[in-house]
Amino acid sequence: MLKVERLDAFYGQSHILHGIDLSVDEGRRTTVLGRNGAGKSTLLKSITNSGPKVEGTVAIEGRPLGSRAWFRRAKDGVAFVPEDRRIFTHITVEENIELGRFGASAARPVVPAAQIYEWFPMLGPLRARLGGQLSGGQQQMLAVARAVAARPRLLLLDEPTEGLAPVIVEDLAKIVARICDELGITLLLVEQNIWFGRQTTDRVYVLDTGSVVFSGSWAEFDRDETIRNRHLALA
Ligand SMILES: Nc1ncnc2c1ncn2[C@@H]1O[C@H](COP(=O)(O)OP(=O)(O)OP(=O)(O)O)[C@@H](O)[C@H]1O
Repeated sequence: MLKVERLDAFYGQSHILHGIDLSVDEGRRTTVLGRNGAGKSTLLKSITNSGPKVEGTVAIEGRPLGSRAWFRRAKDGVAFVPEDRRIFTHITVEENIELGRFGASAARPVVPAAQIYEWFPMLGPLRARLGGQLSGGQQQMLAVARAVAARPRLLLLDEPTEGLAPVIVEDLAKIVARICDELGITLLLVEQNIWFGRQTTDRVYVLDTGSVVFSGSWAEFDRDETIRNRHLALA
């Protein structure tokens, strides 16, 4: 479904990603782990063409994505929740979700509002509230709700748990896993929260200073002490 080949990324003269090869099969879910500054966000920005200068190829179902702006990729069934969430602060929760429907098509009709509020029960009572009046956790829920409103085929999540209380992280893990199951979404998640990755995905990549140093199942990850000690600095 998603295939990244020999991807290099640059910010000006800084060479951030080095020859990344990564693939996620249709309907599968993958986490990319890495320490601060490893290049996780740069990877998602490279896939979505929303920042760095990129060399190499990013293809969905064999079709290279080319240089189209990331928000236009919604029409290709690609939804991206960046680290800063990009909630529109001066419109309501309901209107934020409505904007997410932009990427829908005949093949991928919008998800009815009632379904969104069933997945995200905490958003229902807030539907008339302005985006800027939500807590961080509520904003993250809204960002994911908006991203799935057009039934994406590929969902890219950049550190969705950052700054969230543990109870919200648990809720979000259940919700993300459920939506991916029900819609058959292919997920690429970038995280530092290993627990969240385990709950929502079945494969894992580890990035260190812009290179892939591991890829495999979570069971293989657990067996590989070098990866945990040297590349993630976990005890
Ligand atoms: N706009 C930019 N201009 C120049 N360098 C950048 C820019 N954005 C990120 N970098 C650098 O690229 C490297 C990778 O950053 P990136 O944000 O991709 O890491 P990350 O793994 O997502 O880290 P974090 O978990 O802290 O968000 C870092 O050295 C960072 O300083």
